[in-house]
Amino acid sequence: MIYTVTLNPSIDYVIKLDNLKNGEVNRTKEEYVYPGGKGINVSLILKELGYESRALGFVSGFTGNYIKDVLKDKGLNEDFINIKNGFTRINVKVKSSEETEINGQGPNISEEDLNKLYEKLDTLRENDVLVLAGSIPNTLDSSFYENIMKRLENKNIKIVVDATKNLLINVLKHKPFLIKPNNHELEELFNVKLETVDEIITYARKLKDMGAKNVLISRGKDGALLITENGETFISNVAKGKVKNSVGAGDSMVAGFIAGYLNSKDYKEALKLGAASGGATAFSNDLADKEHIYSLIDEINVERR
Ligand SMILES: Nc1ncnc2c1ncn2[C@@H]1O[C@H](COP(=O)(O)OP(=O)(O)O)[C@@H](O)[C@H]1O
Ligand SMILES: O=P(O)(O)OC[C@H]1O[C@](O)(COP(=O)(O)O)[C@@H](O)[C@@H]1O
Repeated sequence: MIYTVTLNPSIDYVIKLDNLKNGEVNRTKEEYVYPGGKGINVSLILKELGYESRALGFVSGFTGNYIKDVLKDKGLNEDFINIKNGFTRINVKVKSSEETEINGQGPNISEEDLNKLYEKLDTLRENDVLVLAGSIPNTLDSSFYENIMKRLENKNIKIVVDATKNLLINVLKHKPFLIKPNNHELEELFNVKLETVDEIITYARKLKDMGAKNVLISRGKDGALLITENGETFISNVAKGKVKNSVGAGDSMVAGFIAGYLNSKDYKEALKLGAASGGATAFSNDLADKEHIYSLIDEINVERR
């Protein structure tokens, strides 16, 4: 079974306007509301690609109820824990001449509620896949994902981590199956500016040396590159299309990669389906659907470097 964990889900409020002016009243031309958060997005795309998963995490308040209702309508297998305080955050995604995002903090999670999550995670078995994705509330320590990995050590579970800064660095020694920082997050991890593909490869390899089995670096419209557990480097181009909303492109890539790997056990194929899934979501208002993803697959070329 595949499990995704979204500690901090969101409602993504996507608004489109011609020209955002700071300090003035702006009016939208289009607006959309979607359930969001990295693990949830991964589960939704996995479903499109034919893989059932169980979405775990925490929700609260009226926004949390909305997320659960939509996921139920979409037929997603969800097992979110309801927390009493606060409300699940609303993340604002402004699509104007540039894409600007304002992500909320999310409610605090009590020790008692965290224990409920650990109980669910303790039921995972050999060969399960676990996706730990997205930010965690400020009150939790940056060892949070690391502690989950420690708890599940020796169970032979493939663990995918999509996180930033120390939350990501701390898990590396526990050898996650896959990590997927984007190129900006890679720069932030090492406090460097990376201009060329070779420079990006050098730093991606450092993450592998620090323990990650497979390192996937997404680069938005510039494609992606993958360092595999066997030490191979693959580079992918992108599909062509008009960007409508690239929120969730990274999560779609993670889901596409997992599905592609489970289909074929071939990292090249995994990267290909990941790139098609990321592109199809960037070219959609919401997350991509299966037809769109597969319609882009022949445009993706993956080359060995
Ligand atoms: N404008 C785009 N055109 C085509 N493909 C894209 C575009 N934006 C994203 N993608 C695909 O989705 C992947 C993930 O996107 P990216 O923006 O890097 O992730 P994140 O949302 O994590 O920052 C990219 O590596 C690429 O394959
Ligand atoms: O947990 P974080 O890091 O604040 O990210 C949450 C946001 O990221 C998303 O999951 C999208 O992520 P990507 O664009 O990286 O795929 C949104 O749905 C959500 O608003």
